[in-house]
Amino acid sequence: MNDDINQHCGFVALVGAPNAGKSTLLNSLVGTKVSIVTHKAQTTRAQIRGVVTEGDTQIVFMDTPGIFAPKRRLDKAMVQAAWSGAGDADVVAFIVDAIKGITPELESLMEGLTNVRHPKVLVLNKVDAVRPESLLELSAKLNESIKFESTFMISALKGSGVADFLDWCIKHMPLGPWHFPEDQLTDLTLAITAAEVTREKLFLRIHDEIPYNATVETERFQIEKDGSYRIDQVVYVTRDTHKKIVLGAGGQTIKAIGAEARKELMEIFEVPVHLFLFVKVREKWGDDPERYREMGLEFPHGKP
Ligand SMILES: Nc1nc2c(ncn2[C@@H]2O[C@H](COP(=O)(O)OP(=O)(O)OP(=O)(O)O)[C@@H](O)[C@H]2O)c(=O)[nH]1
Repeated sequence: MNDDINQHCGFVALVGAPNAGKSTLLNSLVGTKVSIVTHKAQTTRAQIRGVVTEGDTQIVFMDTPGIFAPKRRLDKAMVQAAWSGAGDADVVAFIVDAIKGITPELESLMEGLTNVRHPKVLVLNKVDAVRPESLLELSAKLNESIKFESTFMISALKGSGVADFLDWCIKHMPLGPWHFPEDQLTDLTLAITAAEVTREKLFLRIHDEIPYNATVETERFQIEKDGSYRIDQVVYVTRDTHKKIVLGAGGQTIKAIGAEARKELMEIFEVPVHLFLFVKVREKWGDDPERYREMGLEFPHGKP
C-alpha cells in the first residue's frame, strides 16, 4: 500500500495546435488507447484525461482540444476549454509540431501561453521526421520568446524522448493525495471511451465526405451477466445525404466501422463486446448549447 503522506499528485496540460500530436503523446504516456488519434485536425472536443501512476507520484494528463482561431460557437467553446485546462494545471506542456515549425497559428498560441503563469515546458514532437539542425533552430527561437523550464525533443509516434518528458513531470508534481486508484488509466466513463473509439473508426473510414459535426453517442452501456458488454451507439449526422454515406451501400460502411470499433473495444476492455450502431439525422447540432454541456464544454459569459 502506498503511504498517503508521501504521495504526489498533479495535473499536466498538453497544449498545442491541432494535429501537433497531443493525443498520440497521451496514448504513449498512458500506454493504452484513451484518446482518439486521427490524421485530421480538431478531433479532440472535450478534455480527456489519462492517468499515470509511478512510485509515489500520480500525474493526470489533460488532452486539451486544439486551440485555434474560433469561428463558430463550438470552436469558441473548445478554445475556452483548452485554456481553462491550462490554467488549472501544475505544468503546461506546449506541444509543437516540429515538421510545421513556427506558423501564424503557433504564434497566436504563444501569445496566449505567455499569460499562463504555471511552469511551462516545450515539447518538440515528430522529431522522427525532421533534420536535427532545424530542430535546434526551432528550439532556440521558441525559447527566446517564452520562458520554458525545460525542452524535450520527442517522437510521440515512435516513443523516443517520451520517458524523459514523463520523468521530468514526475519530479515536478506537488505533494498531495492521488485523485484516482492506482490501476485507473482514465476517468472517462466506459461509455465515452466507447463512443470515442467508434468516432475514430468513423473518421478514419470516411475521410472527407462528412464534416466534423458528426458525433457518436453511447445510448446504452450494459454489463451483461456473463461479463460481456452490450453497447448501443448512435452516429448523429446533420444531413440525410451524410446518413447515406455513413450507412454505405446495403449498410456496408457502417458494418465495417462497427466491426473495427468492436475489435478495438474488446482489446481495450478485455471482455467480449456486442456493439450496435444506429445512424440518425440531427440537424445543426453544432449550434445547440445543450450538446456542448454534455461534452463538458463551458461557454464564456454563461451563454453561447
Ligand atoms: N511523424 C510523426 N507523426 C506524428 C507524431 N505524433 C503524432 N503524429 C501524427 O500527427 C497526427 C495528429 O496527431 P494527434 O495526436 O491526433 O494530434 P492532436 O494534437 O491530438 O490533434 P487534435 O486532437 O486535433 O488537437 C496523426 O496523424 C499522428 O499520427 C510523431 O511523433 N511523428
